[in-house]
Amino acid sequence: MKCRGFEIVSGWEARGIRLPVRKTASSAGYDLEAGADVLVPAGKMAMVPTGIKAYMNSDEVLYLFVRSSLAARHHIVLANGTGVIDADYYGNEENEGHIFIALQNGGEEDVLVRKGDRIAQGVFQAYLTVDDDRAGIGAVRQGGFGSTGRA
Ligand SMILES: O=c1ccn([C@H]2C[C@H](O)[C@@H](COP(=O)(O)OP(=O)(O)OP(=O)(O)O)O2)c(=O)[nH]1
Ligand SMILES: [Mg+2]
Repeated sequence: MKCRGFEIVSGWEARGIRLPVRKTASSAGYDLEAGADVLVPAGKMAMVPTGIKAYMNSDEVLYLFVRSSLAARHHIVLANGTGVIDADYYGNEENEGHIFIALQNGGEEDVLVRKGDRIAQGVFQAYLTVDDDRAGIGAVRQGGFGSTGRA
């Protein structure tokens, strides 16, 4: 039975995208690579496509964290602090569940992220819900990045 994993987004198969892997036996994070070259200008933010989507059980979430080495060397952090990849983002109508990594360059020099650079790590976790939670009834995720509205 399939529980959780990574797949390549449609249309990205021929681009040499590598599926995320853990680098040692007890590393928590699956390292995610940049799917394309992206310039992150000094003091600015850029969205880096990964060409990857993640499926998981509906009571699980994939958290994205920056790799500390990137932060230490290049003053790069995630613009959203921690990325939250919802289980129902996978297969959404808008972009199929394509994971983007929002990088913020806090340094004074532009940073060129190259395709294949390991820029973030994803950690799967189970999450809890409150009593009488009714979110399962009705709403279907259409996309990401504000798809459920502003307020
Ligand atoms: O770093 C990130 C953060 C989010 N996402 C995708 C997956 C996630 O499931 C979706 C929504 O993210 P989030 O819930 O953090 O943003 P939101 O502003 O609440 O958007 P929405 O209303 O779509 O939930 O966007 C990414 O690809 N990368
Ligand atoms: Mg959300």
